[in-house]
Order: sequence, then structure tokens, then C-alpha cells
Amino acid sequence: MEPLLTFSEITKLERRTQEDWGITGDALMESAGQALFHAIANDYPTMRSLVIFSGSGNNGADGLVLGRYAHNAGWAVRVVLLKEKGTELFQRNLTICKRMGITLEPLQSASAILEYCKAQGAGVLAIDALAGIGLKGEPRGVLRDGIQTLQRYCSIILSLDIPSGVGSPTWSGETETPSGTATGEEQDSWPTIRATRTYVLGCLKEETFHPQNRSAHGRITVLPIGFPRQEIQNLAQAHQISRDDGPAMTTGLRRDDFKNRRGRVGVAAGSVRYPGAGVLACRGSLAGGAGLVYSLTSSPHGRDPRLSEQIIPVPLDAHVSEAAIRTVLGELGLDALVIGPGRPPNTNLQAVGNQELMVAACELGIPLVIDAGGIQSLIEDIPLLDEICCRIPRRAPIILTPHLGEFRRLVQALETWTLREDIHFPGGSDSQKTPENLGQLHRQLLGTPRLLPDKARLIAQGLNLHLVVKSHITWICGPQPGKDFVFDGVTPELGFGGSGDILAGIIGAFLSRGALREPGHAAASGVIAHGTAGRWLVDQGRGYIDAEDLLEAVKITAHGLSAHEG
Ligand SMILES: NC(=O)C1=CN([C@@H]2O[C@H](COP(=O)(O)OP(=O)(O)OC[C@H]3O[C@@H](n4cnc5c(N)ncnc54)[C@H](OP(=O)(O)O)[C@@H]3O)[C@@H](O)[C@H]2O)[C@@H](O)CC1
Ligand SMILES: [K+]
Repeated sequence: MEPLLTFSEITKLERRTQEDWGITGDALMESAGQALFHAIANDYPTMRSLVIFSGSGNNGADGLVLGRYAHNAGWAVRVVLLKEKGTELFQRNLTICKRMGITLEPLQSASAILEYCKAQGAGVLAIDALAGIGLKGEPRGVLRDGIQTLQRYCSIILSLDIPSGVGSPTWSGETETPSGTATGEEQDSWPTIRATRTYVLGCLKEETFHPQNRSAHGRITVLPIGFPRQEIQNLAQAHQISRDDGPAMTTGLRRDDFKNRRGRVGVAAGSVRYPGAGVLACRGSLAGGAGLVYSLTSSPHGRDPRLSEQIIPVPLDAHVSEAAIRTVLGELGLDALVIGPGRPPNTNLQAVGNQELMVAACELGIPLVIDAGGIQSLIEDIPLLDEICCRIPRRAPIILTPHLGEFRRLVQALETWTLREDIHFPGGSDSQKTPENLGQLHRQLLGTPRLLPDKARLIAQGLNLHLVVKSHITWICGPQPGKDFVFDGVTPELGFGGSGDILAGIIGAFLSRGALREPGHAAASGVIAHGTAGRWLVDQGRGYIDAEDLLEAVKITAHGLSAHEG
């Protein structure tokens, strides 16, 4: 697991490193420049030529130190400067570069340099040291010109620390088509370098993993530069997870496990309109290792021939009373219940409503995975969200798995719910209508910049639930501070209808199998198993993958994640 820090936490880290540990800024920068040169020389063994675009802050200074090491090793080095005046570290290293006789040129002569780059063909590496974490807002003036020039003319761009222009973006989730499906992310309009690779200095940044920022980084390499590990760990609120983290977070099979002990998962999913979603969520649970899977539905998919052999149908019609729902759920002895894939948000004539199922499951202490239509039920009924999360005592864990569009709608619903007149909390005057925690969360959300991890954290902590915010970068935020995760391994091939239904089923399986103490680990393991399966299929050259391929691969990856008892 790699710790992640926000830009502002890194600024704190730099200060503490210097003031509390006595490691100077010069020492950090020297080790950064040295590490950069060795990494680049190693990654591009045939290259001997650098053109360094240097800003006037410490990111530019990193570029200058790298230039010194390359120059000493006999490389051809040219530096393009935005300004001659900058931070102390920049100034000091600029003086050293001058003394060493390294070619320094102003941005105005960039055209000549670019001719030089063209003449060198693919033999020159462009270094983006224009701006790092000190960028404030949209790039202006020479910085803007520098970013545009570098991006326009250079083919291999290596960014130092972060691609210049990447800042703390304004998050607005995804745009949506009239039918309600998410189509794409908002792109920042300001100029940003799109790097071939990014050499991250010291530690990973949360901002790198904001969905709209990640692709600007290209391939990522983290270079240690001497920050004390304890300080990084103390400050980190989130960690990047990968396949290797699976065994520590997953409960494997025991020698004496059998179907009743491997997790009993109920799946309330699918509808007449989306019958396949129910099938896929059930099969996702089986592929994720559940011992028994019950399909809680009366819609036709419950009788799907592909389910008949392994999935146990449990008829739950719309007219079933709340008491009967409780009895049925209680008798099944479920270890987890997945609600929502392919289900309408509101009660309809074909199936028992999401609301009744959620309340009954929470009262019975059954861990919940709420996806798709189940999430929409909560978005449309914030008091229900409040009831299941905060009003039912000693309830089991709840994991919500929204995609970016659903997450944005959830945030908006929580931010605006008090304005809706139709929401009424019984008892008390208008000012007392607001349940305490919901009201507090509402105020905090309004006071927070629109950044995905910040909002997700507030909601997870405020409502005591886990959120899996799905996109090509998946964020997993939980109620306990410091235990959030990011998974950066979702290939675009996983973006097909049904992939999310399978994921909900897999998470249900992991949640059912003893991850009660750490539901965040169940969510993370599910995300890893799903993402690793997609990657594995793509690496095998399987091209466009479908649900059948994915389910087969998940059986392998979900099994491989857990450490088994001999
Ligand atoms: N300190 C250390 O120990 C270590 C630091 N390290 C490195 O330092 C980096 C952070 O350096 P930093 O804080 O100096 O700022 P940086 O990213 O270079 O950019 C600021 C420059 O951009 C400018 N500028 C800003 N906003 C602008 C705008 N909107 N439009 C236009 N211009 C704008 C601003 O100019 P100004 O406006 O102040 O004239 C300034 O020149 C960090 O990412 C890492 O690479 C590592 O080596 C580890 C050790
Ligand atoms: K940069």
C-alpha cells in the first residue's frame, strides 16, 4: 500500500521534514534531482539529450538539479527558463547551472529550441519542470505559454512531481444523458501538460487520483527523496491499493469451510426491464466465492435457466408485508444482502421495494451492499438514508457503490435536501426538523470544495457507511479517518453494461465472508478482484471483454487474493 497525501499535507510534510527532522530543502532537492536522473537514465537507456522547461518555483529547481546530473554524465542539456527570478532553491541551482556552462535560454527563444528538438527526432526527452504543487489556480502568463509550447511541440514529455497545470480541480462528476446514464467526465478547460510519464517526488498525491487528473500523468513512478516515512504515514488519509494488498485484507477459505460458512449472500436485483443485472449480480457473488446465493425477487430473472442450478430463488412480491420480509430475511440467515442492480428506485408492482428491504436488513443486522437503483432510492429519499445509517441502532455495515454520476447526484441531494418542502421530519418546529448528524453533514458538505475525496470522506464519516465511488479510478472511503483507499487499475475494457452489477455481487461475497470487522477491506478486495480480472483479460489479448469473460476471470482473481489455510 502506498500512502497518498494532498498538496496541502505535502506542504506540511516538507515543513516538518525541515524543522523537526533537520533535513534541509537543499538536501531534499539534491536527492530528488539525483533520483530523477537515475530513474530517467534507467527508463530511457538510449537517450542522451534533455530539454528542460523550468518554472521559477521549486519544481523548476528540481529540473535544474536533474539538468546538472545529466550534464555531469555527459548528456546534452538545454534549459528553457520562464523567468530568471524565483524561489531561493531555484536561484541557487540556476547559479550552479550557469557556472557549469549549461545552456540556458528564455522561453521567447523556444522556437529555436523546438527546431533543435525536431532535428533530434525522437532522440530528445522534454522535461516538464514548469510547476508542481505550488500552482495556484489556472495557469497564467508565461506559465500558460510554457505549458502550451511544451505540449505542442514535444512528443516525449516527462513531468516532474505532477504534470504542470494539474491543480486541485473543481469536481462536478459526470455529465448525463437524458436517460440518466453517465457519459464522461468534466475536463478542465485550462492548459495542462499531458505527460508520457510522471516521476512523483517523495510520495503520491491525492490530486493525481482525482478522476479527471489521472490521465494527464501517463505512467507513474514514485521516487523516494528522504521524507521520513513516519511523517508520511501520520499524515496520510488514504492509500493506493493493488493486487498485492489482497491477502492482508481478505479472509480465505478454511479447511473446514463449506457452503454455509463461505458466506450466504442475498441478492435483490434485476427487474423486467433489466433482468440481466440480477443474473450478473448473483453470478458475481458466486464468482467472488460466496457459498450460497439467494435471488430475492419475483421478476422473471429469478427463473432464469442460467441460475437454476446454483442460485436459490426466494419469491418476494410487492404485496409481501414488512413483517413477512423480516421473517424471510431472518430465516435465510444472510451474511450480506446486495440491493439495487437493475432495480427501479421506487416500489413497483413486480417486486418488494428497496426501502422495505433496506430497513428490514438493517434492523436484522445484515450487512448491505447498495448499488444502482438502491442508491437512487436513497438519493430520492434522504430521510431513508438517515434512517438506515443513523437511526437504526447497532446496524451492520453499509457499502454504497455509486458511479461518478450517481455520486454527484447523492452529493447534490444531501446539499439541497433541506430546501425540499416535501421532506418532513415528524415532531418539532421547522428548525428542529433536521436530524442532528444529517444537518451537520449538510453544513459540512456546503462548506467543502467540490473535490471528490473530500465529499466522499465527509459522507462516509458523517453517515457511518462505506462508499465505493466507481470510475477508472475507484475511491473507497469509510467512516474511520485514515483508512481510505484508491484503486488505479480499472481498464476501459471493464466499462460495459453489467460490469458494475458483477462488482456489487463480488463485494457482497467478500462482505459475507468475515470482513465484518473491516467492511472497507471487503469493498477494497472486491474492487481489486474485479479490476485485476479486467487487467488480466486485457493482458491476455482478449480484446473487448464481456460479462462471461469477466466472471470466469473473477473466479481466479477473487480466489487468488485470499491467503488460504494449508
Ligand atoms: N520545498 C521542498 O522541500 C521540496 C520541493 N519540491 C518540489 O517543489 C515543488 C513545489 O514548489 P513550489 O511550492 O515552489 O511551487 P511550484 O510547484 O514550483 O510552482 C509555483 C510556481 O508557479 C508560479 N505560479 C503559481 N500559480 C501560478 C498561476 N496560476 N499562473 C502562473 N504562474 C503560477 C509561481 O510563480 P509566482 O507566481 O510565485 O511568481 C511559482 O514560480 C514540488 O511540486 C516539487 O516539485 C521537491 O523537490 C521536494 C522538496
Ligand atoms: K511539473
